[in-house]
Amino acid sequence: MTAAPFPANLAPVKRVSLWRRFLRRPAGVIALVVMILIVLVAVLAPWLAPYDPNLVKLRITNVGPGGDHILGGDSGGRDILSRLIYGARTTLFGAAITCVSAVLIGVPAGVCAGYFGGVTDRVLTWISDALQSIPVLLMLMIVAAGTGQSFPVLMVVLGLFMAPGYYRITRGRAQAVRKEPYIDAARVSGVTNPRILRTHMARAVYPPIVVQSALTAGLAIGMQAGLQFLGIGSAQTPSWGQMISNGMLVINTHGLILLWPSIALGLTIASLAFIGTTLADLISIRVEQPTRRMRLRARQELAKAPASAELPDRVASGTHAHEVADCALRIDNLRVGYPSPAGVKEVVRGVSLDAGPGEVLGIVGESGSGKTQTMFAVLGLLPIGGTAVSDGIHVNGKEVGGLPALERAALLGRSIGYVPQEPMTNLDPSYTIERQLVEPLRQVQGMSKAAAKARAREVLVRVGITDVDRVLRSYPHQISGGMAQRVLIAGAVSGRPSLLVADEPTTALDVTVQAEVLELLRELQQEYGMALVIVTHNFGVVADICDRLVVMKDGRIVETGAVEQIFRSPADPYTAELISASLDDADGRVELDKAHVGGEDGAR
Ligand SMILES: Nc1ncnc2c1ncn2[C@@H]1O[C@H](COP(=O)(O)OP(=O)(O)OP(=O)(O)O)[C@@H](O)[C@H]1O
Repeated sequence: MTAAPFPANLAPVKRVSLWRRFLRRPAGVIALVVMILIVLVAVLAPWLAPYDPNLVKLRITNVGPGGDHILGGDSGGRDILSRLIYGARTTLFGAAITCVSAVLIGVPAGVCAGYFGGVTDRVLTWISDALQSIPVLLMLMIVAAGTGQSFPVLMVVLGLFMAPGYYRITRGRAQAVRKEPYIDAARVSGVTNPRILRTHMARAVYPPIVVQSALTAGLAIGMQAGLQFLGIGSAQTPSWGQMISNGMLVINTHGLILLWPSIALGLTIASLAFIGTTLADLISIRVEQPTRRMRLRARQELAKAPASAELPDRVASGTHAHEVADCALRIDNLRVGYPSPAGVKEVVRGVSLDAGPGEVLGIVGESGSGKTQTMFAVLGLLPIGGTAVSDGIHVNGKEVGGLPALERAALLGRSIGYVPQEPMTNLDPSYTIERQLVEPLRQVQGMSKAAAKARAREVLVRVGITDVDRVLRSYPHQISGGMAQRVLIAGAVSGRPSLLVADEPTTALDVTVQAEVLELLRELQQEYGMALVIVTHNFGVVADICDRLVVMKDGRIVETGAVEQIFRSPADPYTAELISASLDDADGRVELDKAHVGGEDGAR
């Protein structure tokens, strides 16, 4: 098959940088501006402070704001504003020491534990848990007594106690990334462990570290203020905690002395918390979620009337073979788009098709041609942000495109059955097969437990499962991929739908099982008299079971017709290209089918 050309109307999705997304969050931006101001104040303290912070003038003792001393004087006769400004230095310096120490201790430990696992993980996790169980404040007071109240040493020790926070998140990330195929690929290609740790792992853990640092800095500042409040630290170094402690002594007579450092402390901690939570929010949502306004605009954009000859892209593609009343499924001029900051990305562009009762319609096209999106629009299962507009979607002659979401969802399992592409990922690993077949029958069909169980058994036998009791008791990981697909087919037909949609139902299966599953689908379709719409990129599948065919490219239909006719004389060069690309595969599969005599384990 030729490589998929990038559709003309599908502009590459712009990756909006974290910084730009951050700037769209007002709370985060305000917090950042406040934080930048505080940092500037700390850096420029010698130039900004009107007085030496330790200069004592007895005449300004407990004096209120005004005159030369904008915020007045404290109970020691020192200028409050100057001490507040220098206090910012102490505070931020302390927070920086704590964060750097915590990162240097927690991150390498977390990455090694997550990546190497085993004994390394057990020992490091034990140390991390032990650190968390020690009362930090008490420990810091002991360290203060032993080190002559050295402020930097205290902040490094505080960093040690903050390290488990970094350890936990980096360990979790490293454990997840270790399982990624690209890490195996790096190992196989001879990349050494230290290099994997420095490159792949470091990159994976960096975003949560940024978030954690903002939150840790806030915690460190609070803890630091607590220590200073208790009188730990040099009296000559102005600090907010110390100022709060002094203010507490005169709270009843000169409350303002307590107010200023409390505001500074509260503002700094709150700003860091807002920055941290905004970053956490942005990092956890990797794909930009479209806003309501973007979705509305997308809807309007998609609904713009087609019709102009100068805009051939806007004319509906595809044709109908039946009248609305005679269709199991009929789609008229369907458009699907995804809003993005760069505009609407239109992935289905005016598709019209239909399938009669008892007919097997194949939708074929290369990857990204819009086959799945077309059927997701019919099923009402478009991913978040996906917007569909059409001139009508009819199921059994009834318009369903405009139905409210709940009524639309109620069609699934009743009028419409759906067989997905990946059997294993569509079964919940936490529940037995019995539960996953019986529950929908009880909910959707309103069956009693006994009736639902009986129906589940019946359909499992029908889809070729011989050892029904074992399969019902099994969890998904205990059965093969082919059996899992049979189970999903059983679930899809158990409600006797009139339309069965199968999206690449054989792609994830072993080639020897593919033919059996296709045969089963054909049999079920005939037995239940269902219309079957089968989405595939494989002309071999089409040749095996389809009656009619729709060929899609770049979100549009390029050709529709009976399978034999299209195989004999494809009207579009793209179809001809797809057929010739599929022929080798089809030949290979036919040979395999002939050679394949037995079924898979437990299946017919
Ligand atoms: N959630 C989404 N947001 C934005 N674009 C999407 C989303 N889901 C799918 N698309 C885009 O829609 C286009 C059509 O995708 P679709 O899954 O329908 O292709 P397909 O023909 O079924 O291919 P495949 O056989 O690979 O699944 C692709 O360009 C895809 O990138």
